[in-house]
Amino acid sequence: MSAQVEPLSTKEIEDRLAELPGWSVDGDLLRRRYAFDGHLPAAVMVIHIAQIQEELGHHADLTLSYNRLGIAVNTHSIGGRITRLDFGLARRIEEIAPSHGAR
Ligand SMILES: C[C@H](O)[C@H](O)[C@H]1CNC2=NC(N)=NC(=O)C2=N1
Repeated sequence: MSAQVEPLSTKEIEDRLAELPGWSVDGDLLRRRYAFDGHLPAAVMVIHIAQIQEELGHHADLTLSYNRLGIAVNTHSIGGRITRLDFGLARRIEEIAPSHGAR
């Protein structure tokens, strides 16, 4: 069992958001929406994110539309608060986004 992760403070969240343009906090969710040139690149990015999520053991809610992808994540194990695990996943998603033509 890993140690329980702590919710981030408002200040900690603001500092981390400043380094992640395009991401925002909506209640207790860390969110971003991406747009693509078509459906297939968006669907391929879903699979790539799924691989990262399995590697990290941390999973966002992914909403695939035609050429849009919505991402919403928090940490279920502490009752749905934003933690470093959520920002860790967000940073990994940002790293791969350009290679999928996400904007
Ligand atoms: C055992 C496994 O790592 C846990 O159930 C993970 C899986 N993915 C998860 N994803 C998210 N978003 N929050 C969690 O608390 C969480 N817990």
